[in-house]
Amino acid sequence: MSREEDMHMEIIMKTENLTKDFGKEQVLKGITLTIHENTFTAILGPSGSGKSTLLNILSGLIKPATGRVWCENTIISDLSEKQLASWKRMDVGNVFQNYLLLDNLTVQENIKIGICPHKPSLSFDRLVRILQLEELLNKFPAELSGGQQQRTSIARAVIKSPRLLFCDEATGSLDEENSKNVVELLHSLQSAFGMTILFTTHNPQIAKTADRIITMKNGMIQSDIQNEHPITAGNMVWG
Ligand SMILES: Nc1ncnc2c1ncn2[C@@H]1O[C@H](COP(=O)(O)OP(=O)(O)OP(=O)(O)O)[C@@H](O)[C@H]1O
Repeated sequence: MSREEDMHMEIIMKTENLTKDFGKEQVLKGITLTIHENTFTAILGPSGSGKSTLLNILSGLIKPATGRVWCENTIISDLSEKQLASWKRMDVGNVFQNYLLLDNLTVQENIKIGICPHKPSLSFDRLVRILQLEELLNKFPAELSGGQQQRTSIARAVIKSPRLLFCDEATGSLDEENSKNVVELLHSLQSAFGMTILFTTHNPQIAKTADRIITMKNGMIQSDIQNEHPITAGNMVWG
């Protein structure tokens, strides 16, 4: 993305001076940022730097101690529980490290749990084709590899066509091959359907596939760069 294109992109989220404490520990120390629509942002940083806490606040899972979060003109951090639940149902998809699939449902049934009755879904057939799940639809989670389970959880998160997809260490439990595959497929989904993706990771190679790399350290943004030359997932070099 060039700077010129960047200037014309809509801001979908914005935060102002977010802080968060857990007990005596201040985990976020004043995070101010903007997120543009239809971008892939990596949030990189060591364990404990506050990546998940920031993602959880952006996705409405937890509230900041101080500061505000906007999604367009709505102040998410001020919404009631009911309003927040509605925003999340319509606009937010989450992918976690540990998949969180329901063991007694098939792949197909797990994916369809993600459908939101109040808005059009993505094409199920197209989605499972992109995520390479066509042959697995009648299997149960226990019969799947980690990569297959994560691809199912991604399909469940995106079938409702969320505007925002939050991926928290989505490749954290996967080996190199499956990690590359999942990262590649997330980029494919973004191209195919258009959505704004935020992806926390420890892995600098995964971050290099993103349009933008925010690096966190000790609850603060250490650097925030537009990645003018993202690498493809296939070109990531594992250490
Ligand atoms: N619910 C919680 N209760 C208490 N402390 C918490 C809670 N969630 C996070 N923390 C603490 O906040 C700090 C930041 O955690 P966070 O999970 O945001 O970091 P992270 O950068 O995502 O780390 P990791 O890469 O290991 O997931 C850590 O010291 C963690 O122990």
